[in-house]
Amino acid sequence: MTDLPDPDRPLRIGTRGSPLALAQAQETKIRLMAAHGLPEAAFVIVPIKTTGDRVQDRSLSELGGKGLFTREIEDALLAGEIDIAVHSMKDMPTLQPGGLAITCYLPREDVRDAFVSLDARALGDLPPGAVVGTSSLRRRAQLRHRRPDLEVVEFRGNVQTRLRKLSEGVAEATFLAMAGLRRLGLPEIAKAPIPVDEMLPAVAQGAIGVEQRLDDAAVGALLARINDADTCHRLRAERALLAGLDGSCQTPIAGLATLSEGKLRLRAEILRPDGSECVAGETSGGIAEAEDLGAALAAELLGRAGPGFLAS
Ligand SMILES: NCc1[nH]cc(CCC(=O)O)c1CC(=O)O
Repeated sequence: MTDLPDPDRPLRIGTRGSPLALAQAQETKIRLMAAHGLPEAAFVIVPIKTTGDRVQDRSLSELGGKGLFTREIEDALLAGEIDIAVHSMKDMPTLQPGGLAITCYLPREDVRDAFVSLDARALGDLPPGAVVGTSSLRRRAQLRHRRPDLEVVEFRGNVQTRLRKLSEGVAEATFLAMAGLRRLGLPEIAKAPIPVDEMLPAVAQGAIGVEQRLDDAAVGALLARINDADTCHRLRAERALLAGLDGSCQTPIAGLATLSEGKLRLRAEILRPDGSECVAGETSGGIAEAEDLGAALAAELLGRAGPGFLAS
């Protein structure tokens, strides 16, 4: 285990304890094993309960948005109780606590949202007035914008809980990230992946990031070998967009960067929470300008939306 920062003990990988989070930690472990020729025993996965996991009876936006699924894990990282932390980048605030940084991204999964229903095959199949469940401000606003006739109800919980709610008739359809379904080995639960032109995904959807202590050079070297550069460039643009707009998770924001032949294309939209208005735009440029693209598109959208748009 000579590649390990401390050859005398396994590398501790912190993660949430949900089935998806554990699958993501497992994927990180397998990539590190392959890149460094290390055995399974060189790693130990440490599940950590976060506020977002503990509190199930209130909406996420009510609880305070971003950071809910990461704070306790970052505390453990700062305290030296774990060596790295694996996160769904969609749930990460744009700024990390002092001393910590995300230095590694795994190759991005499917970025699309999935339409999930027991009967309907696609969003267009839902009759007027149908009830759909989601806890995401973005999906709620996008739905209200495109299908103002639908009724949206609050829907939380893991994949199994949501499927049970569908079978109990709480709602006729719900939405989940394709990435999560694929990583859980359950892609068939999606009736149809929704094209990104119909429902632009959340910033960083489908991306896994690995966080470390900035002063831990040995861990930095270990992670560098599995970093996916394309995902990193796309996330730089998307996270700069989010930072420019308001990373608080209290506002309906969608954004997606794609990368082709060295050129980034960044699309984004902001919506009024009631879906009455949507301001969308896009920009493109080289990977060296990733952060500038995000910041510029954020400023353009805010300018076109006018003061108070996101707050209303
Ligand atoms: N906000 C919860 C969350 N954070 C990341 C994912 C899915 C996996 C991903 O986007 O990487 C999900 C669930 C969902 O939106 O269905």
